[in-house]
Amino acid sequence: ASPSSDAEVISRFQEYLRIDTAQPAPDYAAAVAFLRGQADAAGLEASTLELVAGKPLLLLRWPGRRPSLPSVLLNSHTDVVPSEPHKWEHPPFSAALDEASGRIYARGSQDMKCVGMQYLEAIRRLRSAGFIPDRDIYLTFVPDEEIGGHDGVEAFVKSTEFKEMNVGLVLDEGLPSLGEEYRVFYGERSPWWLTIKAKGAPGHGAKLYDGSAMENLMKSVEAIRKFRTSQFDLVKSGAKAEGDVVSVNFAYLKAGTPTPTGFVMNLQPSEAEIGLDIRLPPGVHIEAMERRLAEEWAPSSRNLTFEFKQKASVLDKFGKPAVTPADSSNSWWPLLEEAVKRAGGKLGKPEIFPASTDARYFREIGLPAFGFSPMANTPILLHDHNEFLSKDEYLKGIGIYESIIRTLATLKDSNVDEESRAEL
Ligand code: MET
Ligand SMILES: [Zn+2]
Ligand SMILES: [Zn+2]
Repeated sequence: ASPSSDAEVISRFQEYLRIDTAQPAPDYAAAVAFLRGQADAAGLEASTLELVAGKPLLLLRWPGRRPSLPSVLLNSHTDVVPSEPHKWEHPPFSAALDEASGRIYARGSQDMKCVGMQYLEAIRRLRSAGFIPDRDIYLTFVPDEEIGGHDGVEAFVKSTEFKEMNVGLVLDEGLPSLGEEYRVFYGERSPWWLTIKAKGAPGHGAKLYDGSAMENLMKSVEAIRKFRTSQFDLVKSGAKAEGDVVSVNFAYLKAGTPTPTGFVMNLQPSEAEIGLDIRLPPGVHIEAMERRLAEEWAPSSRNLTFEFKQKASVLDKFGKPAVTPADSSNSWWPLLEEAVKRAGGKLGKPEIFPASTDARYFREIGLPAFGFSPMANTPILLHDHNEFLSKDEYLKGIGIYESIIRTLATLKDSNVDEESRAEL
C-alpha cells in the first residue's frame, strides 16, 4: 500500500471523531464498524469480543515473528464523556478543522480517539516501510472507560482471550503538556465516587433549629472543603504535584422541595444529598481516609449515610501501590524513553496521572503500564468545552508511535526477553 497523505490521515481521524460515542448512550456499533475497516486497511487481524452484551471490545493483532515473546498491548477507549454542545464554538461531533489555527475540535480529540487512531496510522506506516515485529502487537479499543471500565477492561483482564495474549507491557492514555516535552505516567490516582445523604427534621423556613437535613449536610460540606483546601494548598505552594495529593470535588448538590414553578422557599427539606469525586494517590493511607469519611464527613450521629458508586482499589494484587517502575529496574522503560528520543521527542519526569484510566486494571494484576498521549504544546481540555487537538501535533504523534512500536516490537538485548533469549 502506498503511504497516505496528511489530508487522508486527518480525514480518517475526523471520521472517527464524528461518531457519537458519548456516555451514557455511546454508538459502539458504529465505532467498531469504522475501526474494523481501519484495521483491515492496516492489515491487522480483528476480533470483536462482547464480554457484556452491547459493549463490544475490538481486539486487533499484528502477529510477530516470535509470538512466544511477551506481547505489547496498545489500549484506547472508544467512549467519550458527555458535552454541553451549545457551549462549544464548534459542535462536539463536527470535528471541525479551523483552517487558521489547524485545530480539530471534537469531544474525544484529546481523550482519547487521537491515540487509538495514531496507533493504527503508525502501524500502517510501519507496514508500508516493510517492518515486521518480533513480538505480537495488540490493539484494544475498549468500551466504558468513562464510567469505570467495569464492562470493559475490568472484564477483559479476566477473560481467557486476554490471558492467551501473554501481555508484557501496556500503553494507555496520558495528558497533553503545554511545553515541548511529552508527559508520561507510571501510576494514577484511584477514583472513589460517592454520595452522602442527610436526613433531618423538616420545619418552617423561618425557624432556627438544630438537626435539619441541610444543617447536617452543610457541616460535612465545611469539613470536606477544609480538607480540600489543605490538599489544594500543597499543590499551589509547589510542595506536591497534582497526582500526589487527595482531590475532593463536589459533583452535585441535591436538596429542596421542588414544585412546577420552582423550589419552595419557606420549607426546610427533610433530605439533602451531595455527590463527591475523590481521587486517591498510590500510597495513600486508605484506613485514614475511610475513617475520615465515616467519622467526619458522613457520621451516622448526624443522620448521614454514604454510598460508594465507584471504589477502585489503590493496591495491586500483591498488596502494593499499583505503580509501574519508570527506571532501569524496568527494562521496558529505557526502550520507551529511547524510542521517543529517536523520533525527536523528549519525555518529562514520570508522573502520577491525576485522574483515572483503564491502566489501573492492568497494573492491578501486576503488569507494567504507562500512560502516554503524544500531545505537546497543547492545553489540557479533557472533559472540557472546546476540546481540540492541532493537526500538526496529531501528525507528529503518529511519528512518535511509529518509533515506539518499532522499538518495543523488536527483540532487544535487554532483560525484557531474558527467557526467550536463553531459548535461542
Ligand atoms: C471512575 S473511572 C474513570 C473515568 C475517567 N477516566 C475519569 O478519570 O474520570
Ligand atoms: Zn480517557
Ligand atoms: Zn476521560
